[in-house]
Amino acid sequence: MEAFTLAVAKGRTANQTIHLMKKIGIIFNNFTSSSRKLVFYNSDKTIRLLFVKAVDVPTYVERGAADVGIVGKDNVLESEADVYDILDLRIGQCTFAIAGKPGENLNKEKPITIATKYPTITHNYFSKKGKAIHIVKLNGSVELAPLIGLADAIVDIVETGNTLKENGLVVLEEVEPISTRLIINKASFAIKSTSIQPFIEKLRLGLEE
Ligand SMILES: Nc1ncnc2c1ncn2[C@@H]1O[C@H](COP(=O)(O)OP(=O)(O)OP(=O)(O)O)[C@@H](O)[C@H]1O
Ligand SMILES: O=P(O)(O)OC[C@H]1O[C@H](OP(=O)(O)OP(=O)(O)O)[C@H](O)[C@@H]1O
Repeated sequence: MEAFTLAVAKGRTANQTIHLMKKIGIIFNNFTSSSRKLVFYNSDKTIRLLFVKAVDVPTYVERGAADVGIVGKDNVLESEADVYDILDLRIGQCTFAIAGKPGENLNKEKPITIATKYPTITHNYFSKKGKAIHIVKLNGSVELAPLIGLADAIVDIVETGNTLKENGLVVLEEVEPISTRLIINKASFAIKSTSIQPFIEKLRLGLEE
């Protein structure tokens, strides 16, 4: 079978991804998410795994440095990468939402300010609604922004809702559901179909079990 390269997002979804691989019979020798190693091979060396920062996975796949990627839909949408989004792996399930102080009005006359780690998704969402906004790009602890007057609201991931709750914020509007996806480089999908298609099918079956 022709070998292919798989980019897997580091971070909170990594262990579940490796667990899913194991479930479908693909074992990466010596893999531990705490290791400093960045390249791993499965037992028969037909899959090379690259362990990369989540936000970079769509870039690896779009540019063909990896044929296949496993990463959150948030990163796929934010990158606007030209890749096939093939399969919902049902890992890392959460929701994109607009959040703010209770009663915050998102429909004011003048443009509101939104703080977010996801400026592209935020821009696209509000421009579809025909609403002008200002965006403040932050890299984390986004929930602080409405508390200290840096922004009127945030666009961020909500999973348990604990972070919002502990900071006195609420969901004002749900944007869309997010989960970990299988993405594929468009050329690889055609050229390496003999190895990539069976991999997709195994994953599909594994998800049904
Ligand atoms: N509660 C959550 N918060 C953030 N991401 C979540 C959550 N639940 C699931 N996810 C998924 O996990 C991915 C984030 O993983 P992680 O937080 O490890 O990465 P990261 O944000 O790139 O890391 P870092 O904070 O080190 O930059 C997201 O892209 C999202 O798809
Ligand atoms: O609804 P919850 O279960 O509380 O999860 C949501 C929180 O988790 C993420 O932050 P993360 O832990 O990645 O930290 P960050 O502030 O550095 O982005 C996300 O940005 C929210 O802040």
